[in-house]
Amino acid sequence: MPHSLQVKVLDERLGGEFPLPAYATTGSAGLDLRAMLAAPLELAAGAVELIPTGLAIHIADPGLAAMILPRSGLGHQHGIVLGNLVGLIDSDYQGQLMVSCWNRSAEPFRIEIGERIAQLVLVPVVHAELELVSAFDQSARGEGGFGHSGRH
Ligand SMILES: O=c1ccn([C@H]2C[C@H](O)[C@@H](COP(=O)(O)OP(=O)(O)OP(=O)(O)O)O2)c(=O)[nH]1
Ligand SMILES: [Mg+2]
Repeated sequence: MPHSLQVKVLDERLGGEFPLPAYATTGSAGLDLRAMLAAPLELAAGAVELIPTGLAIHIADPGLAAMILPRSGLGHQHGIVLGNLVGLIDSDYQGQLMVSCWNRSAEPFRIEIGERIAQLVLVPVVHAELELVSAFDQSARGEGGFGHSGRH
């Protein structure tokens, strides 16, 4: 069951020259975000740039957030990932969605105007109420972590 999401189009090329974000298939988890650039951008090897998407969303519900994630093809084949690894969009954020594009490859990459550069996923959020304690009930793992359970 889709959840309604308020969206403001900040770049008039979206919905005209370039389609508005849409789920590619009924099972798609993400909405692709486009690079709404004034001109194509040559991203040098190792460079990072903040790219406007031409869209703002207001999630409004504190029980939800959105995540900006890389597109697998761009990330794996061209090394185009996110400078912040994952973008987290707060439910009260109303500004333009921005994508930090990082070329982690050894080759320059040209981002075209309107190219789909990342994807937006709506996710549930549970707010914690901090309960201060001096000791935890014993668990099977205890304090063991960081490879404690072995490799195989
Ligand atoms: O890839 C991203 C990450 C964040 N944002 C926007 C939405 C988010 O709600 C806001 C703040 O992000 P975050 O809390 O991750 O950054 P911060 O460095 O903690 O900034 P702030 O002090 O504004 O919370 O920036 C984006 O547009 N794209
Ligand atoms: Mg923050």
